[in-house]
Amino acid sequence: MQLTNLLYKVPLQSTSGNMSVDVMKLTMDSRQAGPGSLFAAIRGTQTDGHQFIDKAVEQGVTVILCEELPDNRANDVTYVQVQDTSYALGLMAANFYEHPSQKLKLVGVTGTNGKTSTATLLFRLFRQRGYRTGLLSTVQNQIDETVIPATHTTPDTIALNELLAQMVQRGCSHCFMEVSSHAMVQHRVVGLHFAGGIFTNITHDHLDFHETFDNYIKAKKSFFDQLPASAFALTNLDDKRGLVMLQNTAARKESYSLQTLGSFKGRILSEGLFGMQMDVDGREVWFKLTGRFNAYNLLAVYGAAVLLGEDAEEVLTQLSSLASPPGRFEMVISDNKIVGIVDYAHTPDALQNVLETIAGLRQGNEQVITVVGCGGNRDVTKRPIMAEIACKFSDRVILTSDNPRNEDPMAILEQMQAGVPPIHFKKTQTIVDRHEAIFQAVALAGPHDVVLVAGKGHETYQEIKGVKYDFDDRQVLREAFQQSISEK
Ligand SMILES: CC(=O)N[C@H]1[C@@H](OP(=O)(O)OP(=O)(O)OC[C@H]2O[C@@H](n3ccc(=O)[nH]c3=O)[C@H](O)[C@@H]2O)O[C@H](CO)[C@@H](O)[C@@H]1O[C@H](C)C(=O)N[C@@H](C)C(=O)N[C@H](CCC(=O)O)C(=O)O
Repeated sequence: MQLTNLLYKVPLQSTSGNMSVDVMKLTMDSRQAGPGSLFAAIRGTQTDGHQFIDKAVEQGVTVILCEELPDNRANDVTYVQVQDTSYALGLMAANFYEHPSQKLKLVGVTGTNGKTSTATLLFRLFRQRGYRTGLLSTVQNQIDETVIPATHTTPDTIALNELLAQMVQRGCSHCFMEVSSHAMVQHRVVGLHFAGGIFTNITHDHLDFHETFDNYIKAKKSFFDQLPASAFALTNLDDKRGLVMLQNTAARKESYSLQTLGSFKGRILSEGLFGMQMDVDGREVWFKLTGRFNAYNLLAVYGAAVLLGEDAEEVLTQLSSLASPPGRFEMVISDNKIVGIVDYAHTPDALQNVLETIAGLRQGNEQVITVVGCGGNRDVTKRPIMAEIACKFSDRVILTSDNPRNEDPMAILEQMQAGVPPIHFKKTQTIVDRHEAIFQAVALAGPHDVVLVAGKGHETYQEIKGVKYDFDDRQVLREAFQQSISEK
């Protein structure tokens, strides 16, 4: 695409060189830059892309997009100076791929918890309704039946537009995507045209990146601030910040609630481990999915589908049979009725939510046995808190490894142990090896007991010192169940 076309609607500070050159590729990584490509110099969290401009020029790059012009400029390279490279790149990526987001109905889901489930359920629902559909999520990206591994919750702006363009090419009419707060700060969705936005909830998370809770809220809110008037903005009224999200949006304001009157209203009538009965806008429906958090997810999905023009009755019937997305309260049941639950809960808040959900769903005196760990090279403050929460809501707890990365796994576990109140010492064990920990949990369980394996969810690896070893909690649970049955 000719550079002048690529720069359509991009606010420029200065340019030098030939503006009619053809750009064949956009990249923000000098290592990927070469003849015909445009290298965007981005100030990152680890380093400054401006440092790699010379390297990109050496590799024959055609255009440099930057905030600060280098002192020595090559004669045969075009330089484009902008105030904010990430922002400009967002607009340019949309131009480069010819605005794929305008050619399908794109719905973004943001919030601390529930993004993956909501986006995935919408994706499954629309596929079931016969639409060719795309999904961009933490677990995986998908274009109809084709799965593309995901590296981020929200891909970078170039990858994102490329994926949307592929969806358009494959005839997709809808795409459901997660929009992370990191994506908002880094302008990954700038230039996209959304048909709708959904807010799930917000709790303290990612403060290592955003520094304050206020910044985190602002990042989420900025998604709704940029929605067009033609879009809907669907918010959870039961979250304290639900209404804040809609304050400055130009989009049509819509809401859902389990507690008060919203555009879409639900009520849980009865719930158990294997399903729940809800009243949704006056219709009684049985859902295979269960738990209060799923009631919110289902209500958001139902609301969004209706706002996209789908028939309410049909949508509820189809939602009724949908199962959990991978690693989100995913059940693995043993032949002798031990209930294994694998959940991605890896923050104190998420762990408490899932344990409270289990407490609310169990019907008798079943034990709850929790296997949990904390990741290495990540937030250390949550380690004792996670252990304390696990103890508070479980009958037995096994502390174990969860992606120790470059840290000593035992040192992480000692920090977790520091949060175990003395009264709970007896019911807590520490087993470094996660495989062994899951086997031990199953050995402690009897029929109808619940074994919660928390933290990794859909992940299929255990990351130790830069190596990702195959590890799937669901698979290990199945093996443990088999062994326990053959031994009994
Ligand atoms: C903190 C963060 O968001 N980091 C993202 C960011 O990297 P960065 O800012 O650290 O980049 P950097 O390493 O400082 O480099 C700056 C620039 O120099 C360039 N560079 C670097 C080296 C070189 O030789 N040549 C070169 O050109 C880099 O390509 C980059 O453009 O930009 C990179 C390129 O897009 C991303 O891959 C990277 O995501 C990392 C892998 C990451 O872990 N991100 C997480 C935190 C993230 O985004 N998470 C959210 C989900 C959060 C949630 O809800 O759970 C997500 O949406 O996935």
